Amino acid sequence: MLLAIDCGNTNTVFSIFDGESFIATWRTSTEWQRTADQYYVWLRTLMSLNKIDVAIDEVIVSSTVPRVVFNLRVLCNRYFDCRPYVVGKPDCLLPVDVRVDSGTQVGPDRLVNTVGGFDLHGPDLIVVDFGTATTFDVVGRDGAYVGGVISPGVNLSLQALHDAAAALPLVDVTKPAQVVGKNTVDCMQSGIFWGYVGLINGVVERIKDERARPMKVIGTGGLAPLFQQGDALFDVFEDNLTMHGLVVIHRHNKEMGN
Ligand SMILES: Nc1ncnc2c1ncn2[C@@H]1O[C@H](COP(=O)(O)OP(=O)(O)O)[C@@H](O)[C@H]1O
Ligand SMILES: CC(C)(COP(=O)(O)O)[C@@H](O)C(=O)NCCC(=O)O
Ligand SMILES: [K+]
Repeated sequence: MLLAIDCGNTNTVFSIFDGESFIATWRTSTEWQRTADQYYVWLRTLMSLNKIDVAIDEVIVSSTVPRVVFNLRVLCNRYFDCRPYVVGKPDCLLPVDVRVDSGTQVGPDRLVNTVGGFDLHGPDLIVVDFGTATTFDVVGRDGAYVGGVISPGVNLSLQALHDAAAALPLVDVTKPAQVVGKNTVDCMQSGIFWGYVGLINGVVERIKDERARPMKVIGTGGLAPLFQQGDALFDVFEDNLTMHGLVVIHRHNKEMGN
């Protein structure tokens, strides 16, 4: 059975795929010091709590944090008796072209999102992912990855405001009742919420103008549904896009005999 691992700068998600659907998904914080033994104990515990008794014999990894890959490889070797496919490494094939400046290392999560998006929705897409960073990634007319946009993440912006200004508290992201706030928290929430709505609308419109063709916009990541309340920012929300992309890439490697 396949274990798909999506390691972001903040959180790492593990999902077990039975060939048709994901039968379990668990999330832990990303810490590069975590050892293979620690991952395994954590996974085994969750599997037995959820009465999931399957043998994992294949693993695919996307990691935006290069240092965690070593321990994930040890996990696969020691406990699952396999070599993982690691997206972005030369021995992991991608089903689409990547058209960027030579020497550029596109974040594997960004590539995986576009592969997942293309599989579900076809060409001409903009995928917006609300992770540690807020990323926009573009799928061209033939399904290729053709580039994107990287902006600071929502929580990162809130943290930066708090860190830099003595009188600004750390606040949660919510949709404020009004644009004009009458207290510090409301003012900050408005700035973040409507600021990001503006950012997303503005960047999406400019990408569409630049590419001069209709494009479908896909939102993904935990905060996407919240921002969808601002305006109709996305045509579709995909809860599980990175995991879906990992499954597609795994299937492609198997089909190519890799
Ligand atoms: N449903 C949610 N509600 C509020 N905050 C969220 C939610 N999902 C993720 N976040 C926050 O968004 C940020 C990015 O999360 P995540 O998508 O896990 O990032 P990454 O993939 O970069 O690790 C984190 O600060 C996380 O706490
Ligand atoms: C842009 C990112 C930081 C986003 O990471 P995330 O928010 O998923 O943790 C990551 O994809 C990354 O480190 N990219 C490398 C540079 C690039 O994509 O061009
Ligand atoms: K991510």
